Amino acid sequence: MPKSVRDILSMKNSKKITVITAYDYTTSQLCDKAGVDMLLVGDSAGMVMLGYDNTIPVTMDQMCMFTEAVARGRQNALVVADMPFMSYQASRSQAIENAGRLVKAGADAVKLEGGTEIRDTIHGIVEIGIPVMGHIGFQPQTTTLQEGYKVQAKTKDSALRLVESAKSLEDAGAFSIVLEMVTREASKIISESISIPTIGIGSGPDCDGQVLVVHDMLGLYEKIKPKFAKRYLELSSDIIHAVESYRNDVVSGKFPGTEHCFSMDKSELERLKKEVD
Ligand SMILES: Nc1nc(=O)c2c([nH]1)NC[C@@H]1CN(c3ccc(C(=O)N[C@@H](CCC(=O)O)C(=O)O)cc3)CN21
Ligand SMILES: CC(C)C(=O)C(=O)O
Repeated sequence: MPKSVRDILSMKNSKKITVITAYDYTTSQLCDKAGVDMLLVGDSAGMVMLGYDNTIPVTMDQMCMFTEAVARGRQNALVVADMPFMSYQASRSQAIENAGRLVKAGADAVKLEGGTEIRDTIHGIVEIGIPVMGHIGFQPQTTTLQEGYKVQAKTKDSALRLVESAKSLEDAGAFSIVLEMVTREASKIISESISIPTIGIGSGPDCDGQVLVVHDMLGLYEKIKPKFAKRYLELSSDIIHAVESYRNDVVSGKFPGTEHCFSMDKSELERLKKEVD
């Protein structure tokens, strides 16, 4: 049985929550085996899997395909799927319909970027029985357009606005909230102000859990290297070296070796040669 939303809620104040993104079956399986609590099918997939410059072009069809693959790979983790830009902003019914599509694709919950202004949308989705994760602080779907990548809640007023947003998302029925690039001091205050878990990315150690993009922590994605994304491996250089070795082996004739070949019986080969001659 996979983890439930109730399991995640009960971890607040007792155990730190580990979240990692995944977009495909194989990565989902590996991260699930490693024991993470939640797999986030983030719209960062548009950047790391599809090569967009930001998350804005990502579509519902793409998110459904990634979500299906991740759901097939998981055994224990809760699967949360991002609602992409403009899949929930137009109307409450649009939001509910698209949240439902992600659940049919295999998500246990959906994530939406936004604060107080989307509380009714969140309430609408939660009311029909789909768990919602909030996402405040740096919001890549909109902040990117306005001011670029920037740390949030550096001042008293901006921090206070985030505390208010967090409270209204909790009131609307969200089961957890991602805090992206929020100053560590503000994150601590937000986390202490609500009774649902906060999941931080670039928001310091006082969040109730942490999330990282899997391509960042494995050292696979080179285009941006956020300060907060600790690299546990440098897989991109390992991969380049491996493919170079393969190429050299093909060019020199070292690959494939006997152990990589399939053979005919000698007698069968003799009969073949006679007939060809
Ligand atoms: N691969 C990847 N990792 C992420 O963490 C991530 C995505 N993609 N896509 C969606 C958002 C966008 N995010 C980003 C993107 C860039 C920076 C960045 O350039 N940060 C700089 C400057 C921060 C500042 O203003 O001081 C840094 O040094 O961290 C941070 C977060 C986080 N998310
Ligand atoms: C950075 C995380 C929280 C996210 O929203 C994503 O992966 O899209």
